[in-house]
Amino acid sequence: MPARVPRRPMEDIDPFANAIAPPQNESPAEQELRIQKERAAKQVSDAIDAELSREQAYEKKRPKAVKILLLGQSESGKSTTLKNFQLLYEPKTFRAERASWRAIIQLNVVRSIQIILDAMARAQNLNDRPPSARSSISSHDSLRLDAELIGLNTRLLPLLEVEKSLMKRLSIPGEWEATTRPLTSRRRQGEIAVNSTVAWKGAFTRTDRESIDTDHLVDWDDPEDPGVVLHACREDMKRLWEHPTVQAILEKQSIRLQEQAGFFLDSIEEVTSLRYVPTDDHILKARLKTLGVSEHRMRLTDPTGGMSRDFRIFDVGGTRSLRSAWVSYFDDMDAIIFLAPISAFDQVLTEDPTVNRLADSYQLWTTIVSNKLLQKTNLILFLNKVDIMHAKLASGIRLSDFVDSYGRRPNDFDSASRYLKKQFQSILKQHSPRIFYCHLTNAIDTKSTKYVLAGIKDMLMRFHLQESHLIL
Ligand SMILES: Nc1nc2c(ncn2[C@@H]2O[C@H](COP(=O)(O)OP(=O)(O)OP(=O)(O)O)[C@@H](O)[C@H]2O)c(=O)[nH]1
Ligand SMILES: [Mg+2]
Repeated sequence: MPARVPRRPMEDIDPFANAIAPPQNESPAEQELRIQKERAAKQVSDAIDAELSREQAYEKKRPKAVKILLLGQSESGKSTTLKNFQLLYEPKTFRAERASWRAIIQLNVVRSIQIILDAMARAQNLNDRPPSARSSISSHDSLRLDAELIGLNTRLLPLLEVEKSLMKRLSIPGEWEATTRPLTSRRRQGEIAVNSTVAWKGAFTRTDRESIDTDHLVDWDDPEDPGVVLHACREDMKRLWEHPTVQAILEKQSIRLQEQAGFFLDSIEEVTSLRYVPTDDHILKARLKTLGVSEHRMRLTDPTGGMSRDFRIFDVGGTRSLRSAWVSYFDDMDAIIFLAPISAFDQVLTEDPTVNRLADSYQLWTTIVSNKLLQKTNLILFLNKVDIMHAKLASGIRLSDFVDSYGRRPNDFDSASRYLKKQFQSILKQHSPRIFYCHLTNAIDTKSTKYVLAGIKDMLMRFHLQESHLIL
């Protein structure tokens, strides 16, 4: 007779069976209770399954998302326009990200101070040259730094550490080495930039609180909070920025800090106050250059019947080296919002100082309107930064000095903006029969931008519904 192989208990074979097996020595009453509970749990599970299949069927029937691509040269205002969309249609998410924007604003402040210190270093280097060498240099920059300025420079050195630690925390790549050599340090002048794949917004967002009450967004007990050092340096930063010699040095070196992206030195008290949390306006003014492409999804409501529609908005980097990536997004877009910063008529591209920024916008617009892949895509032009344009023309900077064809027309905003609008319109006309949709915009002004974006949303929903034959 063959030896009996002893049966292994179930739990030895399948540990999961052990976990769900009924308890040994269960009484009939306990058994009844267990069966009731299992029945109730199955009902819940079946209801969830049914809901999931209903949602899947609904998703299949849902109209396709409306896709918008934001295009334009670097610093034209693409990411700022995206922020406006988020503020309007996803305000909770937008506001929950305040802590991360606070860090970007702190970096923007440090960068402005750095630009000043570098300008001072240049002025100092020129002064240190022997008189024979100095005479060969134009009258440029021969301004003396007094003891106060040299002292300020030394006292502001801790800001370099602040910058390093912020960049590390936000996972922003860089070779920012702190130096202890005041005024002579050669530092990288690059802008802070972030690749859209880096989850930088998570770096400062608190996950331990459900409330999005502004006061809870920042970890005030964080011993490494850069706000503490910035607060300690605030008087020195203010004194540096307001110092007449600094103003003269900046003017001599043609550095117009006020017009640069991410300028906060005129609100230094506010942004360096302890427990500072950025306002919506400050978030819109914050500058973080985009690398790569980021996609943002939001659900918007249709004006005709409260029906909602998904929108997918794509934000790209506008620097020349990044533009080759745009074309892979041309397929299948419902609209392109093209941003041309008209105030940049007297500026050149950072990446190629031989190219005027307005000329670059004309050229880019020409490429877009004549692209075969985009023949069916609606094009909406934003002539952006009208606030800076107003201020520039009012300060006496003449459009005709940079745009020959402007001739002897008046140097006021109405005339200049009408002229530039016509130029863009005629480029479109030459290449395409499409309707010219154009808005004069100030993307850091939430109120006016809100109306422009709401109009665009309504228009695109209408087009989309017509295409789906849902309205006539
Ligand atoms: N004054 C003023 N500033 C603006 C306006 N639009 C954008 N800015 C500022 O200009 C800077 C650059 O704007 P971004 O939106 O980052 O530019 P971008 O087109 O995304 O640039 P890249 O990411 O480099 O391609 C930011 O600091 C904005 O706050 C505007 O209409 N007026
Ligand atoms: Mg951007």
